[in-house]
Amino acid sequence: MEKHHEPLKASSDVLLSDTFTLVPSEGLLLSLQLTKTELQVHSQPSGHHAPTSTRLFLTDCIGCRTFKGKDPADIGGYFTVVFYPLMMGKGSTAYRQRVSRTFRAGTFQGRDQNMQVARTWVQTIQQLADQQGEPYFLPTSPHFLVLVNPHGGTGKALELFQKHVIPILMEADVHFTLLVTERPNQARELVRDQDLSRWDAIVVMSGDGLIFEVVNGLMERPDWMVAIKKPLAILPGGSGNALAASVNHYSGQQQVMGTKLLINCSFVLCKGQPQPLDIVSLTTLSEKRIYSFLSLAWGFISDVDIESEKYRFMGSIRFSFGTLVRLTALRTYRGRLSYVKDSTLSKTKDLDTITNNPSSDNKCPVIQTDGVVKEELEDSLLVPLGQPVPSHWTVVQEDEFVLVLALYQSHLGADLYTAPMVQNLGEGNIHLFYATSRISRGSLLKLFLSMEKGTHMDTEIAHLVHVPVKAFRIEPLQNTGIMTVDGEVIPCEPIQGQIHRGLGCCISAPSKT
Ligand SMILES: Nc1ncnc2c1ncn2[C@@H]1O[C@H](COP(=O)(O)OP(=O)(O)OP(=O)(O)O)[C@@H](O)[C@H]1O
Repeated sequence: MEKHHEPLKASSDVLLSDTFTLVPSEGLLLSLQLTKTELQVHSQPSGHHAPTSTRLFLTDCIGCRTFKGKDPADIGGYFTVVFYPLMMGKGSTAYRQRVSRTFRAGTFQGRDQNMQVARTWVQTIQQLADQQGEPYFLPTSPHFLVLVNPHGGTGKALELFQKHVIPILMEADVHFTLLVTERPNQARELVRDQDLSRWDAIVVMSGDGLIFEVVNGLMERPDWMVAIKKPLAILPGGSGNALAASVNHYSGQQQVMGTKLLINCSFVLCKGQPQPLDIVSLTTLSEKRIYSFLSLAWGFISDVDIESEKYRFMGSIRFSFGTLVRLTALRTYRGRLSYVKDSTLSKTKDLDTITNNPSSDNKCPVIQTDGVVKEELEDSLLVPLGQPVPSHWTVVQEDEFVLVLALYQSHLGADLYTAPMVQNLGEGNIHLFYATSRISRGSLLKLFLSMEKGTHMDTEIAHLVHVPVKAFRIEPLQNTGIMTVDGEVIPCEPIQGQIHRGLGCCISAPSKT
């Protein structure tokens, strides 16, 4: 929203123009002008007040509606328009804040005519607001399945959903079915077993753990190839909220936390579009298949994530606190790390064909125990974990690692801007970070302090390596340490993974690249 004193737009740009009164007000007269991109509100001079002009951009508009006055004698036609523009808050950070304006049309003597004026404005604004950006793939009044983990974060997810999200969904004319999870794996079983065609998108309000359940539940379905394309959406309701922070970032919004992040993400849910989401297919030595949308961590980062669970009451600060605690007693882990980089070709197929074309031939038939043939996602860059990695892979020999992190989105937490090079959900890269025991405590502290703003990538940190890869393998040489996938603990054993570019789908702002 901008206030200015510029001259009115050229009349050829103006689609609708009329005079209204502002509600509630003492009959303040306004001249409204609607162009393809904005609603201009011009107040007329009154008393000592000079005329002002306000511009409300339709890209920020999530809904509008008409209504009649409560008094039957009131001949006015009313309409309300709701915007969520990015506005400066304290500390010079911009975040989305609600701006609602109600106008009364009263030029005609009859209520029907004034209501007709209000309806014309609402229909035109709605149409123009919907048209902003790319064509939208969801219906006009979509129906979402909303999964809320009441124990997520500090245990306030349901309360926050009711207080902040429901009003936005109602203003945007979004319908939803709410399911409050009662136990772990309930969401996973639901999306695995239910008919998903009833919902246009699956919205998860929790941390990253619940969306991990949903991704894996979708991939367990016999029709996973179709199911994994169901648009997902994330609302921050946990303590980590890495995917929510990444979506917020890709949508051109500044890094914020708490309710501000929730409102930003609720806006993206209503105005964003389904975008391709990278999925990394992981296989463990025990042949367990895990699908990951965010990260695999071993060593320092997963230690902090899991060991700081006991400080959960602190909210997201628990990670910073846990980092300081772990720095005082640094651990190292013996293991071997192998990877294949961007430019390397697979033995059998051109790498770009595999990773850049999600619909390419990346599925293979697997006969299940019941004899049914089910096609599984094929990891064409990987050989079985029992065999050595292909000769063209790079191997970091059995070193003492302090941390290994494979990250595919920009954020590892709401204030951990760990991979600033990532610009959207579906770039097709695994960003592999590792540090060996040669890294000093001072360097590690510097790394975590500068990660909030993403400046750790600006200067070289000795013994911290970053390499974008398409596939990797981690072989712990002792069964020690914590390993996490998307923040969830898995047994610490040899594991390998390959990225599948844009296999999934998540609501975000359209990609910039
Ligand atoms: N009603 C429930 N009761 C207990 N656990 C649940 C319930 N619903 C979901 N879970 C489980 O809680 C775990 C943690 O959820 P999630 O990661 O979404 O929240 P969080 O831990 O607060 O967030 P973050 O991962 O960002 O710290 C998940 O593994 C999920 O399976």
